Amino acid sequence: MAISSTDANAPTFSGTGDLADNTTSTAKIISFEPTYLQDLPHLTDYVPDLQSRPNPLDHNPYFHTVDGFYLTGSDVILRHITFDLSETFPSPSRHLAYHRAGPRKDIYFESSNVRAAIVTCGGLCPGMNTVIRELVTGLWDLYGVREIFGIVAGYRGFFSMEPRRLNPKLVHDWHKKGGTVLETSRGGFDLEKIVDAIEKHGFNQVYIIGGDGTMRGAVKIYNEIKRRKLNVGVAGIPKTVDNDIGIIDRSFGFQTAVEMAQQAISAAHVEAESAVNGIGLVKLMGRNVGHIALHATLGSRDVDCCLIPEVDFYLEGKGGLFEFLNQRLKENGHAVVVVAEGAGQDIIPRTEAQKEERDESGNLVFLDVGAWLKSELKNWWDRDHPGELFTVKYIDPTYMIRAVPANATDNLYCSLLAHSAIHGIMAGYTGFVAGPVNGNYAYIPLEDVAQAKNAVNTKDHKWSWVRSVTNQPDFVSC
Ligand SMILES: Nc1ncnc2c1ncn2[C@@H]1O[C@H](COP(=O)(O)OP(=O)(O)O)[C@@H](O)[C@H]1O
Ligand SMILES: O=P(O)(O)OC[C@H]1O[C@](O)(COP(=O)(O)O)[C@@H](O)[C@@H]1O
Ligand SMILES: [Mg+2]
Repeated sequence: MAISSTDANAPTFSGTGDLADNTTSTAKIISFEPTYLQDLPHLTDYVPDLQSRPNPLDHNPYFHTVDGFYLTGSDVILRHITFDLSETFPSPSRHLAYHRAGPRKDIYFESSNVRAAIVTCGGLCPGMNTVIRELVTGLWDLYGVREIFGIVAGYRGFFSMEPRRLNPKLVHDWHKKGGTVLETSRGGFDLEKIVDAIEKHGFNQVYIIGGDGTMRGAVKIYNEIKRRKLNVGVAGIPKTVDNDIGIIDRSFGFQTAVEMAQQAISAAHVEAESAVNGIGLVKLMGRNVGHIALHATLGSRDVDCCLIPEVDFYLEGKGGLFEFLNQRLKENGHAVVVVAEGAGQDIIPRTEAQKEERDESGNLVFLDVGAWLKSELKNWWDRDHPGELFTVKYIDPTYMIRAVPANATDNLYCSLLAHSAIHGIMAGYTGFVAGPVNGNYAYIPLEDVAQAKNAVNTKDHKWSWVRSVTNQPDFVSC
Protein backbone atom coordinates (compact mmCIF):
# COMPACT_ATOMS: atom_id res chain seq x y z
CA MET A 1 0.00 0.00 0.00
CA ALA A 2 1.26 3.46 -0.81
CA ILE A 3 2.20 5.62 2.07
CA SER A 4 2.58 9.35 1.70
CA SER A 5 4.44 11.53 4.15
CA THR A 6 2.85 14.76 5.32
CA ASP A 7 6.32 16.06 6.08
CA ALA A 8 9.21 14.38 4.35
CA ASN A 9 11.79 16.24 6.40
CA ALA A 10 13.82 14.72 9.15
CA PRO A 11 12.60 15.41 12.68
CA THR A 12 12.94 18.96 13.83
CA PHE A 13 13.31 20.19 17.36
CA SER A 14 11.96 23.70 17.30
CA GLY A 15 11.23 24.31 20.95
CA THR A 16 9.61 27.63 20.11
CA GLY A 17 6.53 27.42 22.27
CA ASP A 18 4.45 27.75 19.13
CA LEU A 19 0.98 27.01 20.46
CA ALA A 20 -2.49 26.97 19.00
CA ASP A 21 -4.29 30.33 19.18
CA ASN A 22 -6.97 29.21 21.59
CA THR A 23 -4.72 28.19 24.46
CA THR A 24 -3.29 30.38 27.14
CA SER A 25 -0.77 27.82 28.33
CA THR A 26 2.83 28.95 28.31
CA ALA A 27 4.18 25.42 28.08
CA LYS A 28 6.61 24.82 25.27
CA ILE A 29 5.72 22.50 22.41
CA ILE A 30 8.49 20.76 20.56
CA SER A 31 7.76 19.95 16.95
CA PHE A 32 9.06 16.47 16.40
CA GLU A 33 8.14 13.86 13.86
CA PRO A 34 6.53 13.79 10.43
CA THR A 35 3.39 11.75 9.85
CA TYR A 36 2.97 9.17 7.10
CA LEU A 37 -0.56 8.86 5.76
CA GLN A 38 -1.72 5.40 4.77
CA ASP A 39 -3.20 5.58 1.30
CA LEU A 40 -6.58 3.92 0.73
CA PRO A 41 -7.79 2.27 -2.44
CA HIS A 42 -10.56 4.24 -4.17
CA LEU A 43 -12.88 3.25 -7.00
CA THR A 44 -11.58 6.16 -9.08
CA ASP A 45 -8.14 4.46 -9.07
CA TYR A 46 -9.38 2.11 -11.76
CA VAL A 47 -12.90 3.18 -12.84
CA PRO A 48 -12.36 6.17 -15.13
CA ASP A 49 -14.78 9.10 -15.20
CA LEU A 50 -16.60 8.13 -12.03
CA GLN A 51 -18.69 11.14 -11.05
CA SER A 52 -19.07 12.35 -7.50
CA ARG A 53 -22.28 13.85 -6.15
CA PRO A 54 -23.29 15.65 -2.94
CA ASN A 55 -23.97 13.51 0.09
CA PRO A 56 -27.75 13.04 0.53
CA LEU A 57 -27.25 13.57 4.28
CA ASP A 58 -27.39 17.29 3.34
CA HIS A 59 -31.14 16.82 2.92
CA ASN A 60 -31.74 14.34 5.72
CA PRO A 61 -33.92 16.01 8.38
CA TYR A 62 -32.15 14.14 11.19
CA PHE A 63 -28.69 15.49 10.35
CA HIS A 64 -27.24 18.95 10.59
CA THR A 65 -24.41 18.96 8.12
CA VAL A 66 -22.81 22.04 9.59
CA ASP A 67 -19.11 22.86 9.18
CA GLY A 68 -17.03 20.02 10.56
CA PHE A 69 -19.76 17.40 10.08
CA TYR A 70 -18.07 15.89 7.04
CA LEU A 71 -14.61 14.45 7.30
CA THR A 72 -12.01 15.15 4.67
CA GLY A 73 -8.90 13.40 3.41
CA SER A 74 -6.84 15.30 5.95
CA ASP A 75 -8.69 13.93 8.99
CA VAL A 76 -6.44 11.22 10.35
CA ILE A 77 -5.81 8.92 13.30
CA LEU A 78 -2.33 7.94 14.43
CA ARG A 79 -1.70 4.19 14.45
CA HIS A 80 0.65 4.43 17.41
CA ILE A 81 0.05 6.98 20.08
CA THR A 82 3.03 6.10 22.20
CA PHE A 83 6.54 6.89 21.00
CA ASP A 84 10.07 6.83 22.18
CA LEU A 85 11.22 10.36 21.42
CA SER A 86 14.84 9.33 21.70
CA GLU A 87 14.63 7.32 18.48
CA THR A 88 16.28 9.52 15.89
CA PHE A 89 14.83 8.42 12.59
CA PRO A 90 11.13 8.60 11.89
CA SER A 91 9.78 5.40 10.38
CA PRO A 92 6.63 5.02 8.29
CA SER A 93 5.43 2.11 10.39
CA ARG A 94 5.73 3.96 13.69
CA HIS A 95 4.44 7.32 12.50
CA LEU A 96 1.60 5.99 10.42
CA ALA A 97 -1.77 7.69 10.21
CA TYR A 98 -5.04 6.28 8.86
CA HIS A 99 -7.94 8.16 7.32
CA ARG A 100 -10.68 8.73 9.86
CA ALA A 101 -13.95 6.94 9.25
CA GLY A 102 -17.09 8.98 8.78
CA PRO A 103 -19.29 10.71 6.20
CA ARG A 104 -17.73 12.56 3.26
CA LYS A 105 -19.21 15.62 1.55
CA ASP A 106 -19.01 14.00 -1.87
CA ILE A 107 -20.00 10.45 -2.57
CA TYR A 108 -19.63 8.16 -5.59
CA PHE A 109 -22.89 6.22 -5.60
CA GLU A 110 -26.39 7.26 -6.61
CA SER A 111 -28.53 5.77 -3.83
CA SER A 112 -31.15 4.48 -6.25
CA ASN A 113 -28.43 2.54 -8.13
CA VAL A 114 -26.91 0.82 -5.11
CA ARG A 115 -27.29 -2.93 -4.75
CA ALA A 116 -25.63 -3.94 -1.51
CA ALA A 117 -24.67 -7.46 -0.41
CA ILE A 118 -23.87 -8.48 3.16
CA VAL A 119 -22.19 -11.77 4.08
CA THR A 120 -21.07 -13.38 7.35
CA CYS A 121 -18.30 -16.01 7.36
CA GLY A 122 -16.36 -18.13 9.86
CA GLY A 123 -17.22 -18.87 13.49
CA LEU A 124 -19.90 -17.11 15.46
CA CYS A 125 -19.27 -14.02 17.51
CA PRO A 126 -21.63 -11.90 19.64
CA GLY A 127 -22.81 -8.90 17.63
CA MET A 128 -22.85 -10.30 14.09
CA ASN A 129 -26.59 -9.73 13.85
CA THR A 130 -26.20 -6.19 15.15
CA VAL A 131 -23.71 -5.37 12.39
CA ILE A 132 -26.09 -6.78 9.77
CA ARG A 133 -29.01 -4.86 11.25
CA GLU A 134 -27.09 -1.60 11.33
CA LEU A 135 -25.81 -2.04 7.79
CA VAL A 136 -29.38 -2.48 6.60
CA THR A 137 -30.90 0.37 8.60
CA GLY A 138 -27.91 2.63 7.95
CA LEU A 139 -27.97 2.13 4.18
CA TRP A 140 -31.74 2.59 4.19
CA ASP A 141 -32.07 5.56 6.52
CA LEU A 142 -28.83 7.47 5.96
CA TYR A 143 -28.46 7.05 2.21
CA GLY A 144 -31.88 5.97 0.97
CA VAL A 145 -30.66 2.63 -0.38
CA ARG A 146 -33.49 0.16 -1.02
CA GLU A 147 -31.74 -2.79 -2.68
CA ILE A 148 -30.05 -4.62 0.18
CA PHE A 149 -29.37 -8.37 0.17
CA GLY A 150 -28.08 -10.94 2.62
CA ILE A 151 -25.83 -13.69 1.26
CA VAL A 152 -26.80 -16.92 2.97
CA ALA A 153 -24.28 -19.24 4.70
CA GLY A 154 -20.96 -17.50 4.09
CA TYR A 155 -18.81 -17.24 0.97
CA ARG A 156 -20.35 -20.32 -0.66
CA GLY A 157 -23.75 -18.60 -0.54
CA PHE A 158 -22.73 -16.10 -3.24
CA PHE A 159 -22.87 -18.77 -5.90
CA SER A 160 -24.95 -21.55 -4.38
CA MET A 161 -28.00 -19.84 -2.88
CA GLU A 162 -30.41 -17.08 -3.71
CA PRO A 163 -29.65 -13.82 -1.87
CA ARG A 164 -32.17 -12.79 0.73
CA ARG A 165 -33.73 -9.33 0.38
CA LEU A 166 -33.38 -7.29 3.59
CA ASN A 167 -35.15 -4.22 4.92
CA PRO A 168 -35.30 -2.38 8.27
CA LYS A 169 -38.59 -3.95 9.28
CA LEU A 170 -37.23 -7.45 8.79
CA VAL A 171 -34.03 -6.84 10.78
CA HIS A 172 -35.41 -4.57 13.49
CA ASP A 173 -34.84 -6.98 16.40
CA TRP A 174 -31.84 -8.90 15.08
CA HIS A 175 -29.47 -7.20 17.54
CA LYS A 176 -31.23 -9.15 20.30
CA LYS A 177 -30.31 -12.49 18.77
CA GLY A 178 -27.04 -14.40 19.09
CA GLY A 179 -25.38 -15.95 16.03
CA THR A 180 -26.08 -14.73 12.51
CA VAL A 181 -29.53 -14.87 10.98
CA LEU A 182 -27.84 -14.92 7.57
CA GLU A 183 -26.03 -18.12 8.62
CA THR A 184 -22.32 -18.73 8.24
CA SER A 185 -19.94 -21.47 7.19
CA ARG A 186 -16.29 -22.38 6.86
CA GLY A 187 -14.65 -23.27 3.53
CA GLY A 188 -16.49 -22.95 0.22
CA PHE A 189 -14.33 -20.09 -1.05
CA ASP A 190 -14.27 -20.07 -4.86
CA LEU A 191 -12.96 -16.74 -6.10
CA GLU A 192 -14.16 -16.94 -9.71
CA LYS A 193 -17.61 -18.13 -8.73
CA ILE A 194 -17.96 -15.47 -6.02
CA VAL A 195 -17.00 -12.56 -8.27
CA ASP A 196 -19.09 -13.98 -11.14
CA ALA A 197 -22.06 -14.05 -8.74
CA ILE A 198 -21.39 -10.47 -7.64
CA GLU A 199 -21.49 -9.43 -11.30
CA LYS A 200 -24.54 -11.58 -12.09
CA HIS A 201 -26.57 -10.11 -9.23
CA GLY A 202 -25.44 -6.59 -10.03
CA PHE A 203 -24.07 -5.98 -6.54
CA ASN A 204 -21.99 -2.81 -6.38
CA GLN A 205 -21.36 -2.72 -2.62
CA VAL A 206 -20.13 -5.79 -0.76
CA TYR A 207 -19.89 -5.85 3.04
CA ILE A 208 -17.92 -8.83 4.35
CA ILE A 209 -18.17 -9.66 8.05
CA GLY A 210 -15.63 -12.22 9.21
CA GLY A 211 -12.36 -13.11 10.91
CA ASP A 212 -8.78 -13.42 9.75
CA GLY A 213 -9.58 -16.14 7.19
CA THR A 214 -12.52 -14.16 5.85
CA MET A 215 -10.36 -11.05 5.49
CA ARG A 216 -7.79 -13.00 3.48
CA GLY A 217 -10.62 -14.08 1.20
CA ALA A 218 -11.92 -10.51 1.01
CA VAL A 219 -8.51 -9.29 -0.21
CA LYS A 220 -8.71 -11.80 -3.06
CA ILE A 221 -12.26 -10.72 -3.93
CA TYR A 222 -11.25 -7.05 -3.91
CA ASN A 223 -8.21 -7.76 -6.14
CA GLU A 224 -10.29 -9.74 -8.61
CA ILE A 225 -12.93 -7.00 -8.72
CA LYS A 226 -10.17 -4.50 -9.41
CA ARG A 227 -8.68 -6.74 -12.09
CA ARG A 228 -12.07 -6.89 -13.79
CA LYS A 229 -12.40 -3.10 -13.32
CA LEU A 230 -15.82 -3.46 -11.74
CA ASN A 231 -17.49 -0.49 -10.09
CA VAL A 232 -17.94 -2.46 -6.86
CA GLY A 233 -16.87 -1.29 -3.40
CA VAL A 234 -15.64 -3.92 -0.92
CA ALA A 235 -15.55 -3.31 2.84
CA GLY A 236 -14.42 -5.74 5.52
CA ILE A 237 -15.84 -5.69 9.02
CA PRO A 238 -13.55 -7.68 11.33
CA LYS A 239 -15.27 -10.32 13.45
CA THR A 240 -13.40 -12.59 15.82
CA VAL A 241 -14.40 -13.74 19.26
CA ASP A 242 -10.73 -14.67 19.83
CA ASN A 243 -9.64 -11.04 19.25
CA ASP A 244 -6.85 -12.32 17.01
CA ILE A 245 -6.98 -9.57 14.37
CA GLY A 246 -4.28 -6.93 14.59
CA ILE A 247 -4.23 -3.12 14.16
CA ILE A 248 -7.77 -2.59 15.49
CA ASP A 249 -8.19 -1.97 19.23
CA ARG A 250 -10.32 -5.05 19.79
CA SER A 251 -12.93 -7.01 17.90
CA PHE A 252 -16.66 -6.72 18.52
CA GLY A 253 -18.16 -9.43 20.71
CA PHE A 254 -14.90 -9.96 22.54
CA GLN A 255 -16.02 -8.13 25.68
CA THR A 256 -19.33 -9.98 25.69
CA ALA A 257 -17.45 -13.29 25.46
CA VAL A 258 -15.15 -12.35 28.33
CA GLU A 259 -18.16 -11.45 30.43
CA MET A 260 -19.77 -14.82 29.71
CA ALA A 261 -16.50 -16.59 30.52
CA GLN A 262 -16.65 -15.11 34.03
CA GLN A 263 -19.71 -17.22 34.77
CA ALA A 264 -17.84 -20.41 33.91
CA ILE A 265 -14.89 -19.38 36.06
CA SER A 266 -17.17 -18.53 38.99
CA ALA A 267 -18.85 -21.94 38.71
CA ALA A 268 -15.46 -23.66 38.58
CA HIS A 269 -14.39 -21.73 41.66
CA VAL A 270 -17.50 -22.75 43.60
CA GLU A 271 -17.05 -26.41 42.63
CA ALA A 272 -13.37 -26.36 43.55
CA GLU A 273 -13.92 -24.58 46.87
CA SER A 274 -16.66 -27.00 47.85
CA ALA A 275 -14.49 -30.09 47.45
CA VAL A 276 -11.50 -31.50 49.28
CA ASN A 277 -8.50 -30.85 47.05
CA GLY A 278 -10.82 -29.52 44.35
CA ILE A 279 -9.61 -28.25 41.02
CA GLY A 280 -11.91 -26.23 38.75
CA LEU A 281 -10.76 -26.40 35.15
CA VAL A 282 -12.21 -24.07 32.49
CA LYS A 283 -11.40 -24.21 28.79
CA LEU A 284 -11.96 -20.97 26.92
CA MET A 285 -11.81 -20.13 23.23
CA GLY A 286 -8.64 -18.90 21.65
CA ARG A 287 -7.31 -20.88 18.74
CA ASN A 288 -3.94 -19.15 18.45
CA VAL A 289 -4.20 -16.35 20.99
CA GLY A 290 -5.08 -16.26 24.67
CA HIS A 291 -6.90 -12.93 24.95
CA ILE A 292 -10.18 -14.36 26.25
CA ALA A 293 -8.38 -16.47 28.87
CA LEU A 294 -6.18 -13.54 29.88
CA HIS A 295 -9.00 -11.01 30.21
CA ALA A 296 -11.31 -13.46 31.96
CA THR A 297 -8.51 -14.27 34.42
CA LEU A 298 -7.83 -10.63 35.17
CA GLY A 299 -11.56 -9.90 35.43
CA SER A 300 -12.35 -12.75 37.80
CA ARG A 301 -9.35 -12.86 40.21
CA ASP A 302 -10.42 -16.40 41.13
CA VAL A 303 -7.93 -17.99 38.78
CA ASP A 304 -4.77 -19.67 40.05
CA CYS A 305 -3.26 -20.46 36.68
CA CYS A 306 -3.95 -19.19 33.16
CA LEU A 307 -2.54 -21.20 30.27
CA ILE A 308 -2.42 -19.57 26.83
CA PRO A 309 -1.07 -20.59 23.41
CA GLU A 310 1.62 -17.90 23.54
CA VAL A 311 3.30 -19.50 26.58
CA ASP A 312 4.53 -23.09 26.49
CA PHE A 313 3.98 -25.02 29.69
CA TYR A 314 4.87 -28.42 31.10
CA LEU A 315 3.32 -30.65 33.71
CA GLU A 316 5.97 -32.59 35.62
CA GLY A 317 9.04 -31.56 37.60
CA LYS A 318 10.40 -28.38 39.07
CA GLY A 319 8.52 -25.27 37.93
CA GLY A 320 5.84 -27.40 36.30
CA LEU A 321 2.05 -27.21 36.60
CA PHE A 322 1.69 -30.17 38.97
CA GLU A 323 4.23 -28.79 41.44
CA PHE A 324 2.43 -25.44 41.42
CA LEU A 325 -1.03 -26.97 41.90
CA ASN A 326 0.25 -29.22 44.65
CA GLN A 327 1.42 -26.12 46.50
CA ARG A 328 -1.88 -24.32 45.91
CA LEU A 329 -3.93 -27.26 47.16
CA LYS A 330 -1.78 -27.39 50.29
CA GLU A 331 -2.20 -23.65 50.90
CA ASN A 332 -5.84 -23.10 49.88
CA GLY A 333 -7.42 -26.52 49.52
CA HIS A 334 -8.57 -25.71 45.99
CA ALA A 335 -7.38 -24.19 42.70
CA VAL A 336 -8.86 -22.83 39.47
CA VAL A 337 -7.12 -23.35 36.13
CA VAL A 338 -8.13 -21.55 32.94
CA VAL A 339 -6.80 -22.93 29.70
CA ALA A 340 -7.18 -21.45 26.21
CA GLU A 341 -8.10 -24.05 23.60
CA GLY A 342 -4.87 -23.55 21.64
CA ALA A 343 -2.58 -23.96 24.68
CA GLY A 344 -0.50 -27.08 25.11
CA GLN A 345 -1.34 -28.46 21.65
CA ASP A 346 2.30 -29.38 21.13
CA ILE A 347 2.42 -31.61 24.24
CA ILE A 348 -0.87 -33.47 23.80
CA PRO A 349 -0.11 -36.87 22.27
CA ARG A 350 -1.80 -37.27 18.88
CA THR A 351 -1.98 -39.76 16.06
CA GLU A 352 -0.55 -39.07 12.60
CA ALA A 353 -4.09 -38.55 11.31
CA GLN A 354 -4.83 -36.05 14.08
CA LYS A 355 -1.70 -34.10 13.15
CA GLU A 356 -3.12 -33.49 9.69
CA GLU A 357 -6.75 -32.83 10.51
CA ARG A 358 -8.07 -29.47 9.31
CA ASP A 359 -11.49 -27.85 9.19
CA GLU A 360 -13.13 -26.82 5.92
CA SER A 361 -11.33 -23.47 5.98
CA GLY A 362 -7.94 -25.12 6.41
CA ASN A 363 -7.56 -24.31 10.11
CA LEU A 364 -5.84 -27.07 12.14
CA VAL A 365 -8.31 -29.01 14.27
CA PHE A 366 -7.19 -28.91 17.88
CA LEU A 367 -7.44 -31.68 20.43
CA ASP A 368 -9.43 -30.96 23.58
CA VAL A 369 -6.77 -29.58 25.92
CA GLY A 370 -9.29 -29.47 28.79
CA ALA A 371 -10.22 -33.14 28.62
CA TRP A 372 -6.55 -34.09 28.28
CA LEU A 373 -5.55 -31.92 31.23
CA LYS A 374 -8.33 -33.34 33.38
CA SER A 375 -7.14 -36.88 32.77
CA GLU A 376 -3.46 -35.94 33.34
CA LEU A 377 -4.39 -34.25 36.62
CA LYS A 378 -6.24 -37.33 37.84
CA ASN A 379 -3.37 -39.64 36.89
CA TRP A 380 -0.88 -37.37 38.64
CA TRP A 381 -2.92 -37.24 41.86
CA ASP A 382 -3.55 -40.99 41.98
CA ARG A 383 0.14 -41.60 41.44
CA ASP A 384 1.52 -39.05 43.95
CA HIS A 385 -1.30 -38.95 46.51
CA PRO A 386 -2.89 -42.40 46.52
CA GLY A 387 -5.99 -42.64 48.66
CA GLU A 388 -6.34 -38.88 49.22
CA LEU A 389 -9.56 -37.15 48.18
CA PHE A 390 -9.30 -35.18 44.95
CA THR A 391 -11.75 -33.75 42.38
CA VAL A 392 -11.38 -32.08 39.00
CA LYS A 393 -14.48 -30.38 37.63
CA TYR A 394 -14.00 -29.56 33.96
CA ILE A 395 -16.19 -26.84 32.44
CA ASP A 396 -16.16 -26.22 28.70
CA PRO A 397 -18.35 -23.17 27.94
CA THR A 398 -16.95 -22.91 24.37
CA TYR A 399 -20.13 -22.22 22.40
CA MET A 400 -21.94 -20.55 25.32
CA ILE A 401 -19.57 -17.59 25.30
CA ARG A 402 -19.91 -16.87 21.60
CA ALA A 403 -23.53 -17.78 20.87
CA VAL A 404 -25.05 -14.99 22.96
CA PRO A 405 -26.26 -11.56 21.78
CA ALA A 406 -23.80 -8.71 22.19
CA ASN A 407 -23.81 -6.69 25.40
CA ALA A 408 -24.59 -2.96 25.33
CA THR A 409 -20.99 -1.86 24.74
CA ASP A 410 -20.48 -4.31 21.90
CA ASN A 411 -23.85 -3.40 20.38
CA LEU A 412 -22.86 0.24 20.22
CA TYR A 413 -19.49 -0.71 18.79
CA CYS A 414 -21.20 -2.82 16.09
CA SER A 415 -23.39 0.12 15.07
CA LEU A 416 -20.41 2.44 14.71
CA LEU A 417 -18.55 -0.18 12.68
CA ALA A 418 -21.46 -0.65 10.31
CA HIS A 419 -22.00 3.08 9.82
CA SER A 420 -18.28 3.66 9.30
CA ALA A 421 -18.22 0.98 6.61
CA ILE A 422 -21.26 2.48 4.84
CA HIS A 423 -19.83 6.02 4.84
CA GLY A 424 -16.52 4.69 3.48
CA ILE A 425 -18.06 2.71 0.65
CA MET A 426 -20.45 5.53 -0.30
CA ALA A 427 -17.41 7.84 -0.49
CA GLY A 428 -15.86 5.50 -3.07
CA TYR A 429 -13.28 3.86 -0.84
CA THR A 430 -12.82 0.15 -1.43
CA GLY A 431 -10.61 -2.71 -0.26
CA PHE A 432 -10.70 -1.35 3.26
CA VAL A 433 -11.66 -2.35 6.76
CA ALA A 434 -13.48 -0.09 9.18
CA GLY A 435 -12.28 -0.43 12.75
CA PRO A 436 -11.31 1.39 15.93
CA VAL A 437 -7.69 2.51 16.25
CA ASN A 438 -6.78 4.14 19.54
CA GLY A 439 -10.43 4.79 20.29
CA ASN A 440 -11.33 6.42 16.97
CA TYR A 441 -12.78 4.79 13.88
CA ALA A 442 -10.41 4.44 10.95
CA TYR A 443 -10.25 3.09 7.41
CA ILE A 444 -7.42 0.58 7.07
CA PRO A 445 -6.41 -1.27 3.88
CA LEU A 446 -7.92 -4.78 3.87
CA GLU A 447 -4.58 -6.26 2.94
CA ASP A 448 -2.93 -4.89 6.08
CA VAL A 449 -5.69 -6.15 8.37
CA ALA A 450 -5.67 -9.59 6.71
CA GLN A 451 -1.98 -9.95 7.57
CA ALA A 452 -1.96 -8.39 11.02
CA LYS A 453 -2.04 -10.78 13.94
CA ASN A 454 -2.85 -9.90 17.52
CA ALA A 455 -1.08 -12.29 19.85
CA VAL A 456 -0.86 -11.71 23.60
CA ASN A 457 2.34 -9.83 24.28
CA THR A 458 3.90 -11.86 27.07
CA LYS A 459 6.60 -9.24 27.59
CA ASP A 460 4.21 -6.46 28.47
CA HIS A 461 2.62 -5.26 31.67
CA LYS A 462 -0.67 -7.04 31.18
CA TRP A 463 0.88 -10.50 31.18
CA SER A 464 3.04 -9.56 34.18
CA TRP A 465 -0.18 -8.51 35.86
CA VAL A 466 -1.74 -11.93 35.18
CA ARG A 467 1.30 -13.61 36.70
CA SER A 468 1.18 -11.38 39.73
CA VAL A 469 -2.56 -12.07 40.20
CA THR A 470 -2.16 -15.83 39.86
CA ASN A 471 1.42 -16.29 41.07
CA GLN A 472 1.69 -19.02 38.50
CA PRO A 473 5.08 -20.26 37.29
CA ASP A 474 6.59 -18.83 34.13
CA PHE A 475 7.46 -22.33 32.90
CA VAL A 476 10.86 -21.21 31.71
CA SER A 477 13.00 -23.92 33.29
CA CYS A 478 12.38 -27.59 32.67
N1 LIG B 1 -6.47 -17.65 2.62
C1 LIG B 1 -7.77 -17.63 2.29
N2 LIG B 1 -8.15 -17.30 1.04
C2 LIG B 1 -9.46 -17.28 0.69
N3 LIG B 1 -10.45 -17.59 1.52
C3 LIG B 1 -10.14 -17.94 2.77
C4 LIG B 1 -8.80 -17.98 3.23
N4 LIG B 1 -8.78 -18.37 4.52
C5 LIG B 1 -10.08 -18.58 4.85
N5 LIG B 1 -10.89 -18.31 3.81
C6 LIG B 1 -12.35 -18.41 3.78
O1 LIG B 1 -12.90 -17.48 4.71
C7 LIG B 1 -14.03 -18.05 5.36
C8 LIG B 1 -13.88 -17.98 6.85
O2 LIG B 1 -12.62 -18.48 7.27
P1 LIG B 1 -12.39 -19.15 8.69
O3 LIG B 1 -10.94 -19.34 8.89
O4 LIG B 1 -13.26 -20.34 8.81
O5 LIG B 1 -13.00 -18.10 9.73
P2 LIG B 1 -12.59 -16.66 10.17
O6 LIG B 1 -12.78 -15.75 9.04
O7 LIG B 1 -13.53 -16.39 11.28
O8 LIG B 1 -11.15 -16.74 10.60
C9 LIG B 1 -14.18 -19.47 4.83
O9 LIG B 1 -15.20 -19.48 3.86
C10 LIG B 1 -12.82 -19.76 4.23
O10 LIG B 1 -12.89 -20.66 3.13
O1 LIG C 1 -16.43 -25.21 16.04
P1 LIG C 1 -16.14 -24.12 15.07
O2 LIG C 1 -17.32 -23.42 14.57
O3 LIG C 1 -15.23 -24.56 13.97
O4 LIG C 1 -15.40 -23.01 15.87
C1 LIG C 1 -14.28 -23.18 16.67
C2 LIG C 1 -13.36 -22.00 16.53
O5 LIG C 1 -14.06 -20.81 16.34
C3 LIG C 1 -13.51 -19.77 17.12
O6 LIG C 1 -14.42 -19.47 18.13
C4 LIG C 1 -13.33 -18.51 16.35
O7 LIG C 1 -12.60 -18.76 15.23
P2 LIG C 1 -12.73 -17.80 13.97
O8 LIG C 1 -12.75 -16.38 14.49
O9 LIG C 1 -11.51 -18.08 13.17
O10 LIG C 1 -13.99 -18.11 13.27
C5 LIG C 1 -12.23 -20.36 17.71
O11 LIG C 1 -11.98 -19.90 19.01
C6 LIG C 1 -12.50 -21.82 17.68
O12 LIG C 1 -11.33 -22.56 17.52
MG1 LIG D 1 -9.94 -17.29 12.24
